[in-house]
Amino acid sequence: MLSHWNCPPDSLHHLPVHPLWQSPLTIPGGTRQSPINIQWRDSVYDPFLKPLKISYDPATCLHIWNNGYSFLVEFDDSTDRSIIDGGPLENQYRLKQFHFHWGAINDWGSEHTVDCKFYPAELHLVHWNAVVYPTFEEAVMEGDGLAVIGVFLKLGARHEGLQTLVDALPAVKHKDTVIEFDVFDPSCLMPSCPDYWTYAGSLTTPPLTESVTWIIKKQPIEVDEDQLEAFRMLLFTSDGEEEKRMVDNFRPLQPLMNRTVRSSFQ
Ligand SMILES: NS(=O)(=O)c1ccc(NC(=S)OCCc2ccsc2)cc1
Ligand SMILES: [Zn+2]
Repeated sequence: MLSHWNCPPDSLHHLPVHPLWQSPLTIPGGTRQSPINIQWRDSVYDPFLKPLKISYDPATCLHIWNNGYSFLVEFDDSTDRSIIDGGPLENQYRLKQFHFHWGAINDWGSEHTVDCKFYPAELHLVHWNAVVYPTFEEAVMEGDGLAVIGVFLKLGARHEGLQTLVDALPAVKHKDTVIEFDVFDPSCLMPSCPDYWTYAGSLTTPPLTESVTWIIKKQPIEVDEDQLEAFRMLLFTSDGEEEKRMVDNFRPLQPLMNRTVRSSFQ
């Protein structure tokens, strides 16, 4: 009997379950929850999928915020200056924020898995459909409201573009701290290979709404051990509270149910 949705138990390394997920935080009647395991051989090549177009204006970057789940880099989404288009999307979507999920050790940390393999961390760039919906809050509630690009992080060479972000993390060590961060181009965090998988899913933290078109890049980016350790020195807790290290902030795998994962590559 396979557990955790088609990944054999030994591949799950007896994963920790962060308190955030200890209660079975499932959506009653959920049919398109995230994250999922991407079984490469079961993904279906779709020749009609377009290349993903990314156009970010570094000046739309606003600040870095520790929200007690992760650290978010937030952007000015009042105009179409930072957008994505093409790929599986019918409209262009505006960049609102990006954040990461990571583990206490390098054996796990990503939310999605590929053939049941975890990466040490995963980047999510969150965009919303401002063509159809007036606000992000409304888009969060709609099936085509959001588009999130997922990029896996693997242990390797130091990532120079990420380092400017890592250098700012000590200033947002505690929950609800924020610092100004006024120029950053998230395009530097994209892998060079254009290949991606895409499927219909959900947010992986509350409100868990089934409003996300996931675009998961096939090629990971490389970061070094010091950069991963910098993520792990952040805290879930506010200044003055008993310190809890911000690690293992990933949701358990969810059932694929009646979904197909499409690939942009053969
Ligand atoms: N990990 S994830 O990419 O699926 C992801 C992305 C965004 C969010 N939630 C956001 S940005 O919420 C902003 C606050 C809000 C507003 C209306 S409902 C929540 C949760 C999870
Ligand atoms: Zn996320």
